[in-house]
Amino acid sequence: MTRLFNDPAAFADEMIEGFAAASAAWVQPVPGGVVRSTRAAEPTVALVIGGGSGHYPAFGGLVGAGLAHGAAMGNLFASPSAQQVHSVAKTADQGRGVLLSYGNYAGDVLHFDQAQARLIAEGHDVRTVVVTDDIWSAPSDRKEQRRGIAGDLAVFKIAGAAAAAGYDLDGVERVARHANERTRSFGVAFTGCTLPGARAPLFEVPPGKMAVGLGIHGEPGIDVVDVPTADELAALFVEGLLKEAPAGAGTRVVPLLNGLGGVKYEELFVVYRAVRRLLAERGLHVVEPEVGELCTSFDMAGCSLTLLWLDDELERLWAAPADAPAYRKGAVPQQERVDVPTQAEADAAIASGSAESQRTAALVGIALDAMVDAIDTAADELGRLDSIAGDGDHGIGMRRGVHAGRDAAQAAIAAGAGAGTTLTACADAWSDKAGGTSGAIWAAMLRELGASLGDDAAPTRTDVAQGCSRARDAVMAFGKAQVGDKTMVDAIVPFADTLTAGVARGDTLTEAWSQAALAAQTAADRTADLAASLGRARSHGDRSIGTPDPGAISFALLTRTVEAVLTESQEQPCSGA
Ligand SMILES: Nc1ncnc2c1ncn2[C@@H]1O[C@H](COP(=O)(O)OP(=O)(O)O)[C@@H](O)[C@H]1O
Ligand SMILES: O=C(COP(=O)(O)O)[C@@H](O)CO
Repeated sequence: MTRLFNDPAAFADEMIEGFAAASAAWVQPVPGGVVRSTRAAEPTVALVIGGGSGHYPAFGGLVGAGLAHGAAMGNLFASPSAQQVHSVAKTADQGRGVLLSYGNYAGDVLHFDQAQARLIAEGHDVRTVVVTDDIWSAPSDRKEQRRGIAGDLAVFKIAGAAAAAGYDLDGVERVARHANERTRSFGVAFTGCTLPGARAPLFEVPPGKMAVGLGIHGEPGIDVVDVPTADELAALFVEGLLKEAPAGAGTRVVPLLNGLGGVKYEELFVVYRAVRRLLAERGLHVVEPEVGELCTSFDMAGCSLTLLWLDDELERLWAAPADAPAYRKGAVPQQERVDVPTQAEADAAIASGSAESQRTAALVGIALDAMVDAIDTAADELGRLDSIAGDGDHGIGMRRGVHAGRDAAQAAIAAGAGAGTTLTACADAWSDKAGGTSGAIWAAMLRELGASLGDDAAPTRTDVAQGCSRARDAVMAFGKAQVGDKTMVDAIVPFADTLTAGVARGDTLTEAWSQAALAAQTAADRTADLAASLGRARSHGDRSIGTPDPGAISFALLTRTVEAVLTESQEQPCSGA
């Protein structure tokens, strides 16, 4: 149970504020996360890490000399937004390039990739290495699909040490990739975890049982067994990981025995005692192990064992000194304290729209108010749906996104924006505050709709239909989901197609939209019959059958909400053909 919080929606922001205040010797807050408050004598490649909150010391606790230069810190169990990653990486870059590194989750990949593209367009040299250490999250012939868990630390430590040693960006990327290839983790859990303010745990492990291979957000593993003794657990870990040993990996290994939040250090030491003995019996030599909390999952009782197989270069980098709020080793060279300018990105000037476009923008504002009310009402249910096959944060993410989007849109409308600029402002704020997969997807849709409506002429119903078709195409190109994968796309495609067909037939926008919203709802409901194959729910396989996809359900809800606004509108909206 997470007991101490104020407003649950503000938990991540308040946590980050407190963390930065308590860790000022190492980090300073910047928009989107934290960067180092110290600087080495010479500029180096910058290592920027990140992920959702709820996993401390991942990720902010690993920012400091010899480790990361910055961390983008997202909402609870939700990836940071592209804006957050961009802000942190831009601030951290010392002119020698940036390596982005994070655990392999759908939302993180979408947002980090967007940030990387933007940074490259601005002239930064940026590479990415995703961490894929969790052996139970995909079979060995699809290693690239595996999740990142406590092995994050192994990869970050190697990359950070290489940067500190003066490697160029090619070199830092190379060793980080090499470390990831030689890192394997195996996790177990005895209980679920409860997000702040939630009435029930995100998932449960039956009393007296242990979930084997369960991920750090409750993603299912491979088995549920009786809780073993500490020695039996150590044997399970060691045998499981050694079966997955990288080819030609040698005999020198770093074990990381990680507590996931609700297991005592003392219990971990009892397990470690047997881990060490078993590794020695298998002819492996242990190098500088770690036992403790390295990547947690709120109050989840569980632990994981990671093995990093060393070669000479990796061993030298693993042994190098580091000094971060939650990870210290050896003595780092004296660092200069710096005060990084932390100005938020300047708000883009709002261009005035034509009077006709401003009228459409006002209608967009009314629709967004209604969308806020709809999501506020549905948030708990969306969270419940997401907790069956996902990480339970869909309601939280949608609330953060739609509130921020509405507020930004209202500010744009007050500044005289047309419909296009209003929707773009909404998209940027939605993605920034929500993070996660749905934040990236909703932002992509709103941007495309805004581009179709523009700021000049009064948008026609064809403009709206084209905007929705562009949104559909953008989401499918960006997230790579097809109809039938059990995602929002299952509702977006019939919505956009039905709207386009209705408008082409000569229906009014309201008539065509009503048909389209009905098609979206029907398709969203039917996702209950499917097994998820993409996004976080992918790893839940058949467990998602019987429950509709939360993103499809929230999409359908919002299209029905807009339908009500169009129906109640005094004049026929977008009446031109
Ligand atoms: N590749 C994808 N394309 C489109 N939608 C996706 C994709 N992957 C996941 N989704 C949608 O995102 C929803 C989850 O949103 P959110 O709760 O923000 O995700 P997460 O916390 O998993 O990042 C899913 O229910 C699904 O509808
Ligand atoms: O949950 C996390 C991010 O993944 P999403 O795909 O956005 O849910 C996070 O905790 C790990 O970065």
